[in-house]
Amino acid sequence: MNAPLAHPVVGSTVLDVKGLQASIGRVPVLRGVDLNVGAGETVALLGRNGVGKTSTLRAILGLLQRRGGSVAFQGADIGRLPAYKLSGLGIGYVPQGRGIFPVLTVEENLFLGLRSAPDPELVEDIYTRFPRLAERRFQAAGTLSGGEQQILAIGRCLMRKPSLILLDEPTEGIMPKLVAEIRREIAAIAKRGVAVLLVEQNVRTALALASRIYLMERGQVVHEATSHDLTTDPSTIHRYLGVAL
Ligand SMILES: Nc1ncnc2c1ncn2[C@@H]1O[C@H](COP(=O)(O)OP(=O)(O)OP(=O)(O)O)[C@@H](O)[C@H]1O
Repeated sequence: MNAPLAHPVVGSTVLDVKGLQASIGRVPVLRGVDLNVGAGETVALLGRNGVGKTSTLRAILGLLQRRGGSVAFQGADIGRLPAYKLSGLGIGYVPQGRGIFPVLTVEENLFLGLRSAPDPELVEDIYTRFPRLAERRFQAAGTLSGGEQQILAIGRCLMRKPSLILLDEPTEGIMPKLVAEIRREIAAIAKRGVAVLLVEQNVRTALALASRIYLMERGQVVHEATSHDLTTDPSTIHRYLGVAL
């Protein structure tokens, strides 16, 4: 497993979000979100339903209209760039619900939207990592299970060699056997130096994968902590999320 998926620059900030505001219609959904992700770091956004986690990812990508604040990627302001340009810069996005086209084959989904011929080494690497995708490469993606579709969506994102991936609830609605596999894959991606901003409902998954956690309430980050601190003092998780660890 040594295909080059990214070129880590240890210690530098990959994503820097300051005071991000956004509305849906007239309703403000983000009221000044501040967060950052370092190169090769996995950071998770946690919060109760409807606090604005998905909206944060969408606003970073420009899929939700920003009303204020700034978004910098590798030190450059991307606030005015249209969403479709971001993939070329090295920002990958795996949306909630995965965005898989069920009537296209697994391989067609994997190669979808690439601007140049797929890198054969990378294709080989992805099929080696995910043998289930290799076995079904010419099968309609709609025949895959939810977990396999999630893995396909992650694979498609990796085809573009991102240095940052925004992952929205990758384990939602996935059977437990595949949750472990998806967790392993996210950890493997991070190990290769790709930065990950993860939105998760599953607190244990978030704590296992991320080194830092941002807790959101009502469209803002209200608390930041290391996973280690949250694990050793679960009262913070209980206070913000209402769940016991
Ligand atoms: N299309 C929409 N129209 C109107 N309001 C919306 C729309 N999408 C989201 N919202 C509202 O925006 C707020 C933030 O939603 P968002 O999906 O970002 O939250 P979330 O933290 O990701 O929640 P969840 O975990 O339920 O996905 C919520 O109050 C939600 O009801």
